[in-house]
Amino acid sequence: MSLELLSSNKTFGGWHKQYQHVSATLKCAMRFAIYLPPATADGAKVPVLYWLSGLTCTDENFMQKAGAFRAAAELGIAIVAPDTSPRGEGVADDPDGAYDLGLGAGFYVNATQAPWAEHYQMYDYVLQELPELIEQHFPVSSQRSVSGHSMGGHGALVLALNNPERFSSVSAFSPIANPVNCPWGQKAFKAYLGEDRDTWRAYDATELMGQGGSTPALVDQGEGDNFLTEQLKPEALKAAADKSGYPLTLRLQPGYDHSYYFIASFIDDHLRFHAQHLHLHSA
Ligand SMILES: N[C@@H](CCC(=O)N[C@@H](CS)C(=O)NCC(=O)O)C(=O)O
Repeated sequence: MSLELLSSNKTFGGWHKQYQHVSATLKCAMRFAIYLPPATADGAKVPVLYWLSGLTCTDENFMQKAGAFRAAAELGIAIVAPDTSPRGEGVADDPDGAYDLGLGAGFYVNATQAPWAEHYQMYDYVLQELPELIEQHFPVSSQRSVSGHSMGGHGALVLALNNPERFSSVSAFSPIANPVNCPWGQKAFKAYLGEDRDTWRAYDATELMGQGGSTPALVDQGEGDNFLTEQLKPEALKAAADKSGYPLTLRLQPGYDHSYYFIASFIDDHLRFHAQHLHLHSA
């Protein structure tokens, strides 16, 4: 698997780099960004936090707006940010160009329905192909954690809950916590997975958290978020965790909205949370 370097910038003693590669899973060229902390300059292998972004995003939003580099550099954590959908000529998009389906809105599922199934296999891409690529080409260990925002918060929770052996910890900002019961999730799952709602459940964090588990989870939700009531539903996630005894920490943050201003305010807490679990496991 070959990588093409697109950009490279030194920051906080480490390096932010963007790459392109041809994805066998998604059958198209994909871009991702990686932050390599200063510790990697000495050849040290560091753990990786995978960051999954929300609707309309690319690999760039988090890297440019979250302010995560200082803490990642200090803690010795690499961060990898993939794109949010397959892209390019021949990749299906919503016929009306809607922002919440198709390009920029892959929802981290493996689509089973035409015309999406050909390229929209973001679950397998993020779970398998991308970590394999990262672990083959960069000075990183196989210790992984996952975090994300909104649609990416949903993706992070679902990946970690379904694959506890692959992630030491999971966190999310404003996740779409119960997609089977909100308009964004229902629209996407119907298109990508079809009418049979039984197939949706493996991609619903509330459903999965209700089944129990032990991967430490931290969720931050702004109380001033416009999408809170209709789309995000953290209260459903909390109720499922309480029922199953799942170790979820849900923090409601007064006044914060859905934007990267919110994420930037608490990203250091998330990095420290992951560092604690990553380093415990790799010790
Ligand atoms: N465009 C949509 C919402 C899109 C949106 O809020 N996207 C979030 C993730 S769900 C985001 O991170 N946007 C890009 C950014 O803020 O950099 C709307 O206006 O209703």
